[in-house]
Amino acid sequence: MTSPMTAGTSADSVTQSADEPLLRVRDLRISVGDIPLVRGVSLDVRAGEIVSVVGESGSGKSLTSLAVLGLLPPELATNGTVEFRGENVTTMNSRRLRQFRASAARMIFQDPGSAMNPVLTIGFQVIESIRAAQRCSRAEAREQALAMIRRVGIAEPQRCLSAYPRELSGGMLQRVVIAMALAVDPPLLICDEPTTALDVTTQAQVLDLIRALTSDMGTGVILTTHDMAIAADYSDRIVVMYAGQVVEHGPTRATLATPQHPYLWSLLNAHPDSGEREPFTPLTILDGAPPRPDVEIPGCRFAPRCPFRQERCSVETPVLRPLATAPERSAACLVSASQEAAS
Ligand SMILES: Nc1ncnc2c1ncn2[C@@H]1O[C@H](COP(=O)(O)OP(=O)(O)OP(=O)(O)O)[C@@H](O)[C@H]1O
Repeated sequence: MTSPMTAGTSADSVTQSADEPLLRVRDLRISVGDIPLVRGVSLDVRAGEIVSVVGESGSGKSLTSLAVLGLLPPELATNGTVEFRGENVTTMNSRRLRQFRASAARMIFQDPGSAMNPVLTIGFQVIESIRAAQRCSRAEAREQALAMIRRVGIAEPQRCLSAYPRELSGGMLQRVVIAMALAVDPPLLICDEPTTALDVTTQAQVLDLIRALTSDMGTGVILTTHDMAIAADYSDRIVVMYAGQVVEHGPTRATLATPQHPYLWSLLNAHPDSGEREPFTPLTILDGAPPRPDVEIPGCRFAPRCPFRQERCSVETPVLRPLATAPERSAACLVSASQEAAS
């Protein structure tokens, strides 16, 4: 049900039906030489929803995000499709990619400082970012910048525009980065660990802000995090990655209430007091470590760490399958699939 593209049509202007995904990633594979780093990721993002992508460090979250924006470093090879409103991002030419990143798909990184040029004022950078996406005068772009800076809760927007990045705290700077990303009303926002560099109170404020603004604007959001509490509190759907693969995905609440994949189960059960713990505890709790990308493991890649593994888990490779009882959810586990079939 891909929306057809007509020659020369900007993908940004292609109309879609409401339930059609804005972003459709299918069987995305990323490798360096013959080492697979991302092993066949598929995910959808619809307008107005927040999709969290969770997994331990090295699971492939950032590479997946970068591939969506056509920002992978040249040494990495990509296979599979990344479609934004029906247009394949992996085959866009560099001019179209620049336009796509300026107006349609914006990204917020972990460290807000790295997103800003230290020697240029915030005003200059926000205004230029708006003008890269839209035809408008500097005065119009400045008005838009002021309105957006005000909208992200900065009390003195004029003063903020005249300031240099170093004059702002990390939390304020992340608000500026959010303003810069959302000023052009992009359909898609990718937030890669957007609050990891911030203190806990500021984390919650920034995440609340992202949720409120994107919900108002109908933006589709990918939120990568290694923090289950953030995924639980802020996403509509969750995609769980392990060692370069999606092992489970579905609506967040139902998926976390009855996890099917032992990896997700282990993450959730490693914090039996999770209701009372401090929010935003990183995932550093499973015994052992994920396999290195260059290590091939027969069968299921999680089997060596799995508390429920059976003999066949080291022989057969599980594939991501919809649950019989909840087809909007999927998991890649031989044991849970056979338990579901038997019940
Ligand atoms: N340019 C590269 N060349 C070789 N390997 C790479 C390159 N970039 C990433 N990798 C490897 O690919 C794997 C996935 O990396 P990625 O950064 O996507 O993980 P991640 O889940 O985002 O981790 P983190 O939470 O630490 O950011 C890791 O093993 C990483 O070392």
